[in-house]
Amino acid sequence: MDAKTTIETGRAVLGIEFGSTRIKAVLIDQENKPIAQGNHTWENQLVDGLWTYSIEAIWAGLQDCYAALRADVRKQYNTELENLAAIGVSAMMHGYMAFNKKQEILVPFRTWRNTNTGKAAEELSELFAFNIPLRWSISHLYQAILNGENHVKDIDYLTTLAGYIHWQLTGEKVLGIGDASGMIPIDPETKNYDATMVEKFDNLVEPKGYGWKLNDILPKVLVAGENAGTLTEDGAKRLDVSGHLKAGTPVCPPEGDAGTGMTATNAVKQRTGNVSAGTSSFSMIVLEKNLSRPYRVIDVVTTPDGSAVAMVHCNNCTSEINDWVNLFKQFQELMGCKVDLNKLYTNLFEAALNGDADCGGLLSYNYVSGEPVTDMDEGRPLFIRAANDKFNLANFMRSQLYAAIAVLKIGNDVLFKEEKVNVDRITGHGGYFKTAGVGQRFLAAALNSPISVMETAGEGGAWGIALLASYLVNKDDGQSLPDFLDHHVFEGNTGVEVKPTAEDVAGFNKYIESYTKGLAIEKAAVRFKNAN
Ligand SMILES: Nc1ncnc2c1ncn2[C@@H]1O[C@H](COP(=O)(O)OP(=O)(O)O)[C@@H](O)[C@H]1O
Ligand SMILES: O=C(CO)[C@@H](O)[C@@H](O)COP(=O)(O)O
Repeated sequence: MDAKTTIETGRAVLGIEFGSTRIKAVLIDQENKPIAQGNHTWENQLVDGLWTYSIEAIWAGLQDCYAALRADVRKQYNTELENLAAIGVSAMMHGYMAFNKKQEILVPFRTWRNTNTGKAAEELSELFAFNIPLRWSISHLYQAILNGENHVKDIDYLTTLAGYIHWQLTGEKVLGIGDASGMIPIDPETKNYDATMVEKFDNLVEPKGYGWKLNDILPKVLVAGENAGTLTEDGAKRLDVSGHLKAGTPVCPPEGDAGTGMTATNAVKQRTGNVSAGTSSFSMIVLEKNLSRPYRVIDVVTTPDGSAVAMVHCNNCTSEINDWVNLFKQFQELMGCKVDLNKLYTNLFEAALNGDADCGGLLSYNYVSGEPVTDMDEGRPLFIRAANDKFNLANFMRSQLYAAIAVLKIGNDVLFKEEKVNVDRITGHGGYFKTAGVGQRFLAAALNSPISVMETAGEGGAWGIALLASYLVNKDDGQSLPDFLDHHVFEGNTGVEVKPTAEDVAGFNKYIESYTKGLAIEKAAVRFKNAN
């Protein structure tokens, strides 16, 4: 069946992902191949010291992204998008979206990027004997309690960004298990929030006398393929302001971008892994057995079907590269050149390939915000060199690209060297891999492991949630998610693999040695340079 007929007979499936810098929508056909897309660019704001996106920006962004998808459908197929087979919503995970009974947000959305929750995360990690990262929803909630914030008593519902959008589109207060595992830990047996930890938390805050218990305010946990409600009339109008989209479409459990990344790289089975590298970077390896102990640098989350995953998460990845690219753009404008931003990114990324394997001694820290893995509460982006280092564009770009994945390497060394985790295949996706053969080669050097990249590398997440929506309606009876992905989606396609070279590995290790020593310089920068 051609794409136009697929759309006109209501068989297309829609996936929407709220990334940190872009909201992406992708329409797929019955073979799970993308047939149309739309996107919207946005940015987080630092308001009163906390990273946020406003409710207005969330809806304006979603509607603009959907409108761009609709325009693409009209342009490519000269038809209107009215009926869909399934929809899925995914978003950046964690953070804090707390609502009162009137469905009003109580404080601005606190995103995953905030590092103000150190005390809460530390106390909860000890209480639960489980690593609770700063960005998880439970850390945000407990920090608000520790701060004595007045709004806490009024919380009626606490969810993530994906959970919020899903709720507004369907009326259902539910969450996919992967996204839920970034709110509070999941018990792999019950596939629900860990009951012992929930009870410990309720006991901890009992003296405060709030009128709620944790289970009353959290979304219901669902695994991939479970019924999560349908698009309401009101939801359809909020998504498609032109009014063409019809209500009634099943919407799959909303997921986090970790789960959609795993899905889009066929990495939901044990011994498979993937690395997402965009605004933030995070590696995710599906575990064969539990870790021997909790580690502060390893977060345990789940796949969309509930298997345990070890994640190393770094707050900072490409934002600092973007700032430098913007500087080069300004230089081009100054010289009267016409700027093609895509070409500028591609050429600068490719220039890095001509640099020395150790970046000629140059050193960069991309800490736009704090970085928990290396113990930085705040960050100051830095570029450091000695007079005799090999200072040229190739080494400069290479040092920026190494810096973007340096913390990821430090965290993964713990996972592979101390826990001796086994993995057969690691697939990269996200903007860092957009320029073919560059980010991929550097990550292979950093992890000293072959890295695969698929064609969909730049748009993986939106496609991943579209696949989860497709699984909801197109799976065979009783078919598992890994089986559906193997047989209906990937059919043996594992992308293009790049192996690390000995020279690159040695160069990256030398860079990391100097990076680790230089963390004292970064600490001093935080101490002596005001952040405003
Ligand atoms: N040719 C390119 N054009 C635009 N961005 C690029 C390009 N190549 C790499 N990038 C990087 O991709 C990043 C966005 O990656 P993405 O995975 O979409 O991020 P997120 O999901 O966090 O919004 C940008 O910040 C930029 O640094
Ligand atoms: O925190 C997580 C995953 O644990 C992400 O949702 C968060 O880093 C945002 O990811 P992006 O940088 O937008 O891809």
